[in-house]
Amino acid sequence: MNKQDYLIYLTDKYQQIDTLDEATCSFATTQSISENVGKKSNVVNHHLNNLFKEKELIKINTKPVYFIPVSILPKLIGSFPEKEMYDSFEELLEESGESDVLEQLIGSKHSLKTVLKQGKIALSYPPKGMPFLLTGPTGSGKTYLVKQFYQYAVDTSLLEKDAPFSIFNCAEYADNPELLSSKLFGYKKGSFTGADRDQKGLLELSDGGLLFIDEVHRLSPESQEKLFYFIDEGRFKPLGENEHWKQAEVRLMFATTENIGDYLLDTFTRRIPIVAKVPSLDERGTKEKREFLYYFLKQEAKQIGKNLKIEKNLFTFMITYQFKGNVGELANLVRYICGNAYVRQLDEDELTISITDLPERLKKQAVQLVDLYNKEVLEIKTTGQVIDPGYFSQRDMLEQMYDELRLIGDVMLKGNLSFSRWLNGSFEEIERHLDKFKEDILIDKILEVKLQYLIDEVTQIMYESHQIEILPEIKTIVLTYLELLISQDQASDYELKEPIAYNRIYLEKMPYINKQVGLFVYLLNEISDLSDIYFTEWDYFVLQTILSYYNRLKHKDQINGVVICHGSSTASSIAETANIMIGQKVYQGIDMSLEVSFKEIIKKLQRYLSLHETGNGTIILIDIGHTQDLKEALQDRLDGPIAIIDNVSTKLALDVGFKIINRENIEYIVEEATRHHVSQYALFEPDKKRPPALIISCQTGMGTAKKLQEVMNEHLPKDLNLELVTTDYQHLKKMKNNTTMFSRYDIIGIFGTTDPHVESVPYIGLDDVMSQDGLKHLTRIFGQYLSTEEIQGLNNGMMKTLSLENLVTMLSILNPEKTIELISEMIDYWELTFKIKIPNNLKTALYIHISCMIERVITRTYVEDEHIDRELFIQEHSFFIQTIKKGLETFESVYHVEVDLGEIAYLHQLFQLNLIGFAY
Ligand SMILES: Nc1ncnc2c1ncn2[C@@H]1O[C@H](COP(=O)(O)OP(=O)(O)OP(=O)(O)O)[C@@H](O)[C@H]1O
Repeated sequence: MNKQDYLIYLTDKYQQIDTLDEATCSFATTQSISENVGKKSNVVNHHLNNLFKEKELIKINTKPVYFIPVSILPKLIGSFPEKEMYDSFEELLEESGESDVLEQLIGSKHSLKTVLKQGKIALSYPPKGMPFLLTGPTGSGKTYLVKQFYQYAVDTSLLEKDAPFSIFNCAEYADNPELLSSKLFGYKKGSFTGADRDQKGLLELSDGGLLFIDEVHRLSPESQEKLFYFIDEGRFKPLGENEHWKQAEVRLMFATTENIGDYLLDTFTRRIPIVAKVPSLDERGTKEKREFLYYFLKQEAKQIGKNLKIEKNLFTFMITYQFKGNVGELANLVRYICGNAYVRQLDEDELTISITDLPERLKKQAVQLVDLYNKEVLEIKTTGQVIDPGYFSQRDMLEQMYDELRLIGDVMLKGNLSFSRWLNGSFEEIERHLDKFKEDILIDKILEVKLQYLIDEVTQIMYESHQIEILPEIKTIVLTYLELLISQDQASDYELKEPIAYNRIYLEKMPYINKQVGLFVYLLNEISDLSDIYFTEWDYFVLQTILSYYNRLKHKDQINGVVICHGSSTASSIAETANIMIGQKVYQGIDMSLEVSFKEIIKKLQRYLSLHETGNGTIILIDIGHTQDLKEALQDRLDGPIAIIDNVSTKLALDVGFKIINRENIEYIVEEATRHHVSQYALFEPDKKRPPALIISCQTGMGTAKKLQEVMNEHLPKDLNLELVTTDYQHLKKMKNNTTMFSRYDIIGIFGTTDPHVESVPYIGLDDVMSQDGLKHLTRIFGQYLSTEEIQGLNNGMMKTLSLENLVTMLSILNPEKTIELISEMIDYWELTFKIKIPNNLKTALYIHISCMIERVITRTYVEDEHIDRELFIQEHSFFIQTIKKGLETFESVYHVEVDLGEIAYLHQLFQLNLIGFAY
């Protein structure tokens, strides 16, 4: 490697990250580079220092030193550096004044992403912003966020540099509404006893700035009314003032820990178009909790002026502990333990913080979780450097796994290993490492649940829209792998050359697997709110190996053989002997030891068979009886015929086994076998009945369909044997009953926002359910499944949950009432001008569609409809465009936006599809 190669190497690594700190940049030290490229550290050091002298690199002068290519800095911090060397990453970031304070917040790209986006919209909304309400539990950081929003507004010149910023906490005056009102609006001399001069209120004092009203649910109705008058008109009257109005231009932010509907006047909340939720600390996940811990510990180290060492046990405890008081409580706890450690070790140069420093009530809980063998400590330096030895163990684990996979892969690439042996070997390595990971590493429960849900959703879509079935076994192992990927916090910088070669082989041998994995990754990132999960070639390789392995297992084109015997190893030894003598795996042995119930055996058998293609048939060799039990357990689970032969012996297993690999017909095999043995057989076809299902499909998209599925699920009796399956509307409309759903399920009806017209399948519209005749319509579909009372319950439940307001809330970041009002005005206008009566189904579709559109327009994410010919559309539908635009006028002026032509074309489609003979 020459000097330039090192520069390329580093630049490449920095391309893959988006934050600058010790943990993320651990690849950029001499030591790490030397280990990764396999060159001696003095050689690496020599080249790096030359690059530094030539001003190609800058240094972060901590121990160890970190190197950063100058050319990458504009991408990372928005500008070129002013110096060649910095004492810490913090110093570099401070100097760069990184463009946006909000982006530097912990969780800005994850848990706070939506809140920040909403806050920015609220602040920058012309001409003077929109009122903004934050909800969230105590200590979650609402006040802290508002302070950052203020800073953001100043930094981006939305507010003047010295614009006033005030915080007003209503709870402090909750017992004295008069006083509260006077603080907020001011008072006039003589307006009450003791008012001996005019006094300005906070509104006036905040003119040109930002006023944050905390615990707003404690505001009296009178003050709420005065405030909303101020929001509407920009003016107010101080207490005791009857004549003159005062004016002020103030951006308002509110916060509450309560459910707003319970406390605030409707008229007041309607004036707050944007409501955002700040997540609790638990909802923010382990990764962010860890970042908070680092952050607060660094602050303490700096303040105390001593390096900190913190026991790993204590650190782990704090990550797993549920802080009811959220970030605030976590911050206090860190301060507390550091304070304790400080007092204990006044004379020491550095502080060691241990479980003894916890408050009593936590100490007891913590010691129960302590791993006595873990003596690791984490170090936090006053410079801000963090040394967390265990932190990269997940990454090490991944890299060890890659090492093993590379060893097997090398043999295969040299031509010394067949494809299938390579595949099996690789799979076993992956499985072994993931098992180890599960044992060793603390699993983040919340993340696990989220991921599980996500994988279920993705695999369901894969099944429903693409007929790809992902086995439960695959889901479990993929879940663990994703946990490992996400918890390592940073993409591995492991060499990618080999997996590229391996993936090419997959593409050649099993192209459909490559496609499936591509789709899986795509959907995962589409649906996930975990921010993008970055997949390297290694990850693709691992996922393809997992899928291919199970796929081959499942599609072995032969009859399945199973041996079941009493005794702790009789069955497995017969199976093994037969397999060896036959020369391939024909049988799976299932031992029936005395301690295990037959139920367990059945479960084992079912699990085994679920992994295999059973369409070709299954032969079960058993020692005695159980024919009826087996029949019952398997009958509705398997796809092909099932034969059960009793009196199993090795000889019988061999006779049958050879016939199996000869691909002989199952009936013939069992007849022949019993003729030559003292065995009897039972042969039966499965009577697999298709389960009944209701399709949910919406023209407005899969998102709405999923929501409707949730709502309906909630109100159906829990023991009802009916699946609710969602599918893409366009696909259904085109393919009708040729979709796999119709072969897998007995479809009893379709529920949605628009009828896809599938012959002989009843359709029920969302608007039907919402109409007066809802009960009648539901009976049409559910009549033979539910009792009259149950249908009534379903109808009432859905009406309640699916009020238009809720529907719109599901779809909109804005105040639902306001949105509904706006849309209703638009619809009235269009009905009048087009001289039509818009039917209910189109109305519902319009409400849903337009609230989505408002969101798109406000957040400036336009639909790009390439299918329309803009010129032609303008020519042919000028009246339509004009009328729609006119209807949208109020909306456009309230929000200072312009709805573009793509959206109008979209609306046009909606009108045309739903109104027969619509002429415009
Ligand atoms: N993102 C953050 N980064 C650093 N410190 C934070 C962050 N969020 C919150 N804090 C700290 O946590 C503590 C509690 O935050 P804050 O007072 O903003 O919470 P809150 O939601 O307003 O609580 P409450 O509802 O009880 O008023 C404060 O000390 C704050 O500095």
